[in-house]
Amino acid sequence: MTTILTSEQIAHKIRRIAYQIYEANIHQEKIILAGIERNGYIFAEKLHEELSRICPIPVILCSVKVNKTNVLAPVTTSLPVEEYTNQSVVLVDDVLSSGATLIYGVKHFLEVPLKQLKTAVLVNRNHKKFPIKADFKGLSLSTSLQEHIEVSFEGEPHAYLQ
Ligand SMILES: O=P(O)(O)OC[C@H]1O[C@H](OP(=O)(O)OP(=O)(O)O)[C@H](O)[C@@H]1O
Repeated sequence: MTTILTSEQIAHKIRRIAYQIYEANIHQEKIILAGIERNGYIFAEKLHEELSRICPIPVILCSVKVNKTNVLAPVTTSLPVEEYTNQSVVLVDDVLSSGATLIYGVKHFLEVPLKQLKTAVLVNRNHKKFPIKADFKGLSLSTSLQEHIEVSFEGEPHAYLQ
């Protein structure tokens, strides 16, 4: 098991991504921060905390459920659709690997008109099978397919490769 991000590095990435999100939304009235369950939502909570400190624009947290074993199953969100229609949305996950989870999450949000849709991930891998990229990323990493990346936000947050 190799640590790829320490808790201090994760805190730094969160701060940087929060500033990038703020900058990309500077003219928006509201930001919807939609985190994919489970770890993507925890990451979104941490971005929300940081954004609340630096950004005067209201930031609304939303949790998103994508069925990762059956991406065609309906995606659900904690916010009713009217709350994010015509808004600026940032879809957040912890790891981007094949891209399946993120692209099906994006697909869900594209079913209504939006002002803007951006994506953010903490760790970006190099095994994409879908045409999706993250607009904001903490760490980009070349890994072999056999390697697995895990992010843990419990206790001292860290990301590791095994
Ligand atoms: O780009 P993809 O290939 O779709 O992979 C990315 C997804 O994989 C991980 O979830 P995991 O499958 O480990 O499930 P988890 O929600 O139990 O962490 C991670 O949290 C992402 O959501």
